[in-house]
Amino acid sequence: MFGIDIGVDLGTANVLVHVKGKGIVLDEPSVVAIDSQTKKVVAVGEEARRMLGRTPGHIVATRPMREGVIADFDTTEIMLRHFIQRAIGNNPFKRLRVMICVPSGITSVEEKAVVEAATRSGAKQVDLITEPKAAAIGAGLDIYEPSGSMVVDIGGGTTDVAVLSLGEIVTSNSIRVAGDEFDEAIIRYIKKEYSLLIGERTAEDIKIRVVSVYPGARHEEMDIRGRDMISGLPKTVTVRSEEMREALQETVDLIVAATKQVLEVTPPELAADIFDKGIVLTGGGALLYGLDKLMIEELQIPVHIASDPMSCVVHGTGMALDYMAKISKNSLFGFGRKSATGAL
Ligand SMILES: Nc1ncnc2c1ncn2[C@@H]1O[C@H](COP(=O)(O)OP(=O)(O)OP(=O)(O)O)[C@@H](O)[C@H]1O
Repeated sequence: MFGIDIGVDLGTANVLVHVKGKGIVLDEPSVVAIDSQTKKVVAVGEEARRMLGRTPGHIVATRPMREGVIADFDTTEIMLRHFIQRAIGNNPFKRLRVMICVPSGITSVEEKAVVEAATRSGAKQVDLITEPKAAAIGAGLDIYEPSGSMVVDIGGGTTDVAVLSLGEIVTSNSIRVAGDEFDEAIIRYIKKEYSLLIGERTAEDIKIRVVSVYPGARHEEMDIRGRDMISGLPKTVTVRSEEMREALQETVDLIVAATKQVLEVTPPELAADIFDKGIVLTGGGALLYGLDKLMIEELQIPVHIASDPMSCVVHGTGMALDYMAKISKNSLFGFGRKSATGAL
């Protein structure tokens, strides 16, 4: 009653905030627009995303986190503070506890910056949780039992693969190949095949509406506009599902290979559990059409897409906070807290 508990998924593509008792109250792209002359923030989130690639010279719309790391430290801090404050509103008398899931590649200096940003937003206690653990909890896997659970979280910047048992990560792998890299692969393909330059947003549209990574699974087509590299003028071409599979093949193969690598070093008992339960896909990249089917075929293991895969991490942070409230700080079932301002 006297506190607010919030979970934050600080993702490279999207930031989601879960407030205890209310659910997800904020879901916005990780984009900030700044006026380079006045250094003032012009827009944050969806409003800033609409400005990407369309700003006048002095306004710069950027994604401060890329490839699973914080590329622009100060802007990430501004963004995090803005979102936390928007999510909790004006509640100066309530004790704020925050659990933040950070991109897997961030350094300890960056972790400290994230904790500081949350503290400056009024948090009295800040805990960090690793991405695969939050994703697994949020996907409904009981990671605390003595049995292997496997999650593949495909976000914007990174794919995190992990096998968990008794609340801890047993084997894992993280690669900087995920949704952004799919978009890049589409841009490269369209450039090579059609001599057409397209932007990131068009590439993402193609990925969501046309792409299939499993042969023969989808038959969509889409007219796309861009700039002809030869004439320099606007041009329209039509792209189809089957050719887009070709465009993404190499990138998808890297994700399958990273998953295989983790399975290969997983202890046999846990591997047997995973064979029974299947692998769970989370993150926006889990929605890539046909990916589950492709992984089943390549790995010969059942693969399930979590329900609402883009919200698993933020739900996991909220649930981790609930668990933490229930257990003592020295419990066996710790959350792998990476750092905190509160007493550990
Ligand atoms: N239907 C879809 N098909 C394919 N990709 C999708 C779909 N919907 C969303 N995505 C992609 O999912 C990615 C974002 O996923 P998510 O929000 O889980 O990432 P994130 O948590 O911000 O990133 P990270 O985990 O790397 O920090 C984007 O690249 C987006 O284009």
